[in-house]
Amino acid sequence: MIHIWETPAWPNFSYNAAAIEPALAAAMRAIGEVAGLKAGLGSDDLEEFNRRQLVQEALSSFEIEGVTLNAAEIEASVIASLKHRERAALDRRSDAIVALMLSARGSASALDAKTLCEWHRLLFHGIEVEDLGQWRRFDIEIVRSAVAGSPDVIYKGLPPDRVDAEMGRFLSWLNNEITLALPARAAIAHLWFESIHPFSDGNGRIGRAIVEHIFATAQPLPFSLSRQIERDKRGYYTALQEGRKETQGQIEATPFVIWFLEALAAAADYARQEALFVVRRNRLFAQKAKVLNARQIKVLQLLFDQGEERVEMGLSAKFYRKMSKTSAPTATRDLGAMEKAGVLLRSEAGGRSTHYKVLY
Ligand SMILES: Nc1ncnc2c1ncn2[C@@H]1O[C@H](COP(=O)(O)OP(=O)(O)OP(=O)(O)O)[C@@H](O)[C@H]1O
Repeated sequence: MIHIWETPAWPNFSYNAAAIEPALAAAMRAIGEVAGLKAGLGSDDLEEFNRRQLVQEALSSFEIEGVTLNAAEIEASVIASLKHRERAALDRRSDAIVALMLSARGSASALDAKTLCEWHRLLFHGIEVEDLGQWRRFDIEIVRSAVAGSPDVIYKGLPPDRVDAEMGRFLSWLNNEITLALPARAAIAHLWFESIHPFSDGNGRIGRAIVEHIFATAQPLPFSLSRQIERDKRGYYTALQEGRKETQGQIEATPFVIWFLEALAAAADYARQEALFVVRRNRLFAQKAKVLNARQIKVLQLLFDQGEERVEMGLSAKFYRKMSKTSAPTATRDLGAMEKAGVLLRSEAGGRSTHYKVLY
């Protein structure tokens, strides 16, 4: 198999501008809409929204690689880091991961090899990995597990003795390229970086942090792209592979760029829905706080903490009893009062299965 870096097309990544135009316009529109919605949030809502997106990005970027992080630990580290930005001590791995994310999102300066190697060190804080904090010194292959027999090698990263020079070329392009629209530049950068695969491990996660960095040079992405990638992992891997066809001395990256732009738009749509959820939830609490007792507020908070999908499922008398740790008659009274206050709507089914929809 001839790899793209063995051809004269390397590293001339290009795409068909007309073909990507609709996806580019849609992505930019969707990103703008989330940014606009964010601008209208109050400071508490904004803080919560930002925190949620950061936590989600960390969890999802690891989840793509099949690693489940402890959500509560990540959230605690995000809160601590946002409060004490200058904090140097990294007590837990989650602190190091959040430090990496904040570095990627925060620094608007040019990206260099030293920073990338520092990100690698942060990513594997407290974990043994080959060539920690430096380019890998061995060959690396990307394999797809075959259904039977030995795994298929689908791609081989650049030979180790070329990595330093090629990373230099990549970073120089990244820091000097100003003609491409930001989302298109981020797409090409991600594909290029993954094609070099400079580290022993963590190339996917650092490659996604580079995307965050590129947007942060203008405005940090107001949502988690990794969550969207996680939803379409197969599409992501296929697009990476498809976006490297050699044509007339160029690397034809259009399929990857389009996939990436569509992922951005989908991620933005999802985030917009989340921001609206936060707004609607807070409006409910603000409007009804006076007519609800402490038990009712607590149960609603527990329900809303589980996210929009869960809230849409509504609640049952049984759930209310369990969450409020109260007797059946008190629960019935509380639920009746919430119905009267226009917070809940009782469903058709009665008796033991009585179910309520939350009105917000
Ligand atoms: N065909 C491909 N060509 C180039 N890069 C690819 C291809 N398929 C997948 N990738 C990238 O390689 C990453 C996996 O590389 P690596 O293992 O170094 O990163 P990682 O973040 O540690 O992920 P993992 O934990 O899955 O190993 C994927 O997340 C993806 O970004």
